[in-house]
Amino acid sequence: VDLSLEWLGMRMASPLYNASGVMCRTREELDAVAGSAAGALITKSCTLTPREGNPEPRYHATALGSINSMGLPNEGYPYYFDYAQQFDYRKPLFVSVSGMSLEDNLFMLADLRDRHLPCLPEINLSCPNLPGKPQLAYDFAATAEALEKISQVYPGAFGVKLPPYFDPVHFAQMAALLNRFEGLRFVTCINSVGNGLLIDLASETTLISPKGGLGGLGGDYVLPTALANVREFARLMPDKHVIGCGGIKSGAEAFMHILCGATAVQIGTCLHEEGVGAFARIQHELAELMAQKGYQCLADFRGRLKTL
Ligand SMILES: CC(C)(C)CCc1c(C(=O)O)[nH]c(=O)[nH]c1=O
Repeated sequence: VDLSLEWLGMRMASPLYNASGVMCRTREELDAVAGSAAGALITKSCTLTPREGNPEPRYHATALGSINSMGLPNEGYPYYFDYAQQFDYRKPLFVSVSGMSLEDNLFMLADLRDRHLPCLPEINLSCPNLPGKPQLAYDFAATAEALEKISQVYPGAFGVKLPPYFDPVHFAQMAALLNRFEGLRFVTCINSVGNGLLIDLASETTLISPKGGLGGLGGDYVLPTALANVREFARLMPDKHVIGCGGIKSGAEAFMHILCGATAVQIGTCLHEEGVGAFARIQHELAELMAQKGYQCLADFRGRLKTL
C-alpha cells in the first residue's frame, strides 16, 4: 500500500500532519513533529508580536473531543519565519499566519515573500475582524477585500484555513469567492467549531476560563461538520486542494476525509492528547483499511464517496 502523495510541487510520504495550533508553538514541538511519521508540519498561527494568549485553563479535553480558547499564544512571526529559514525541507513545512489586522497579515506576508522560502503560508481566516464584526471568514465582503490585498502582496501559492460553514448558500458563496483567486491553491477545512460551551457537572462550572467558557470544539464533536465542509468545498472548488481537518483519531476518519476529497489531512485534538505517536498509529490503520478494501494508493479512493 502506497500512502505517498505529490501536490503543489511537494512530496509527502504520508498524508498526515499536525493541525496548526497543536504541537507547533515552539521549535522543540515542531522538531518533534518533523522527526515523527508525520508527512509534513505546520506552525502555530503567528502574529506580528509575541502573545501570551488567554488565562488558563484555556484548553480542556473530554471523552468526545476538546474545547479551547487559547487566544493566539505564539512567539511572534519572526520566530516561525526563522524556523522556516533553517528547516531542512525533508518534508513540507507550512507557516500559519493569523494577524490581528489585515495590515498585520500583509506585513507578515510581504516579509515571507521576500525570504523566498519553500514553505507555503496557510492564512487563518478565523483571525479577528473589526470590532463588532464576526470573524473574518464569516464576513464575506471583508474576506473578498482581504484576499484581493493578499493576492497583490503575495505572488506565490498560498492557502487559507476556514472555519466550518453550516448553510449550503454559505458553501456556494464562499467557494465562488475563493475560486476568484488563482494564487489560492488550497483550503484547510475545518478550524474548530466556534464558541461551544462545556460544563463540569460536579462543580457546575465551565471547563475553560476565557470568554465565559466559550471555546472552539475539536475531536469527535466535529467530525460530521468537518466531512461535510471537505466534501462541499472539494466539489465546489475542483481546481484547488482541500486539506481535511476535524475529528481524525484513527485510520477510519482519515480514510473518510480523503474519500470526501481531501488531498491530505491534519490532526489536532488526537495529537494533543496522544502525542506524535498518533501519526504512525493512524498511518498504520489507514494502510490496513486500504489493504482490506483493495486500494493500492490514495488516488484509488480520493473523492470517491458514493451517495445513495
Ligand atoms: C480564534 C483565534 C484566537 C482568533 C485564532 C487562533 C485559534 C485558536 C486560538 O489560538 O485560540 N484556537 C483555535 O481552535 N483556532 C484558531 O484559529
